[in-house]
Amino acid sequence: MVIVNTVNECIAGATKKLTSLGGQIKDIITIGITNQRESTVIWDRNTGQPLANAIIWLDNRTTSTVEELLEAIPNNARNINYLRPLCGLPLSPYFSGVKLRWLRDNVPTVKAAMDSGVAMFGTIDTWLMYNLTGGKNGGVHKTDVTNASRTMLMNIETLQWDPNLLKFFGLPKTILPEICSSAEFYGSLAQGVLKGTSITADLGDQQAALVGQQCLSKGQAKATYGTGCFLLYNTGPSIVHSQHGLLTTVGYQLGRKATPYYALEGSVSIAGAAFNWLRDNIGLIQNSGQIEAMAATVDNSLDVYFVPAFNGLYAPYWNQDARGVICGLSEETTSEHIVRATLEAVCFQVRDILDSMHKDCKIPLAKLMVDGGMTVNNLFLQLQSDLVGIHVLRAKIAETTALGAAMAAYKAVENRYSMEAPLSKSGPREPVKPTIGSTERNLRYQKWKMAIDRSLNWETSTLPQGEREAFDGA
Ligand SMILES: Nc1ncnc2c1ncn2[C@@H]1O[C@H](COP(=O)(O)OP(=O)(O)O)[C@@H](O)[C@H]1O
Ligand SMILES: O=P(O)(O)OC[C@H](O)CO
Repeated sequence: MVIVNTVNECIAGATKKLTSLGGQIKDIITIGITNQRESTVIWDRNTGQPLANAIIWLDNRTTSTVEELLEAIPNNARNINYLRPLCGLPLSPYFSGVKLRWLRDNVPTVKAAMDSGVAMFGTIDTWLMYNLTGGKNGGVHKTDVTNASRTMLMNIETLQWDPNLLKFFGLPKTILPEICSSAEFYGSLAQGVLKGTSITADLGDQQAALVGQQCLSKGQAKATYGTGCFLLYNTGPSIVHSQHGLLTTVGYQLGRKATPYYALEGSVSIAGAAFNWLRDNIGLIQNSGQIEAMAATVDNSLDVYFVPAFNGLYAPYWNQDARGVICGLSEETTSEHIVRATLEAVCFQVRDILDSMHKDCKIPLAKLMVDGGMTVNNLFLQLQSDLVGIHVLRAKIAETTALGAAMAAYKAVENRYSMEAPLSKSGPREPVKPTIGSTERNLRYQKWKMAIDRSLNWETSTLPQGEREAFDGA
């Protein structure tokens, strides 16, 4: 309900601003939704009220559920990639199917509502759309192919809910929304200042950024650096099953009859969130405006490496038992070195993913389009270019995610609109180019890999038998 209220406040604020700038409400032709993906909501179709708090994508409470699901895999295989051929995803606490199974197993009212057929499930797009279009009084229950591709419940080829996946997770089909394309008529707003305005796009935020960056051809890629970092590589109409730890996901389908485009995705759970941690938990910085200046006061990170694996590591490792480590501290290490190492941590994680993409797609990327909150930081873009050895191009329109949803929404009402047409504020971007050589780059990357080794499986590592007994005895 907090999420719905926030969106209603946002609509009220944005429309007020529009009119104060001389625009008119009737100029709003249509609305596109873009949302944080995987976060899971379950509610009662009779009351329209949630049956539990939403479980957000980063939430790790489902780790034990993954363990139980691994146990259920035939032949004791415990293979996290068991469902990949069907849904393109590894078993991980990250995805909605696992969160739903946790809710069913741990919240009795959810189980009862699932059994009696009154439960409705949605990712955040579905929950918002349901409420905006009337809630229990006729609100629509729909999602799009990009969001559905993050649930582990949709078949990546048929783009329909898959009975085998539902059976594996022990979930009833009655809870699921209708899967639609990313650009079509979903419903109209039931109340408020935009009452009657249609909703004609729905895309997960990372896919919307892919569209907003106009990465609409096979071989184009973008990285969005916010809380996490998500690199999507457009593979065109073909489904590429990664052999190197990436996800296969739907990129977009711009219309009911349009060809679905797929993407390989590298997901990093902690990017900008590492700075929130430095600020809120450690007190090393007071605000994000300081980050660039602090990191620039030192020439390098003085061999400090920070792996911010707070909730395990996502792509390409998929190690839910990894935990954060800071390696290479010495008497000379200062706050500035740690801040710089935090920026570099994001860059190295992107290199991990680009190396996997290269192996899966064979063609190395020549340039990387970037957007998201962290990309205001010029030093960060230089470090990213240096540590990967790639040209980095920052989006001219900062809110690429919202832009992608708006473009898709307009495409649904004006079929002649060309998504590839130059946007008025775009124009050529100045690339940030590498300033260090490959020897230095590769040496630094090897050290990063050593830090990764120290972080992997931390949660499950145990002391050697003799030492454990001595420890227990003490
Ligand atoms: N100058 C900066 N340098 C590095 N990180 C930054 C800077 N400014 C903001 N951030 C990080 O960017 C993130 C916010 O970006 P945003 O795209 O709004 O994220 P989200 O969409 O996930 O909320 C925060 O985690 C913040 O720490
Ligand atoms: O904006 P972020 O970084 O919180 O991204 C959320 C993603 O959709 C999670 O998959």
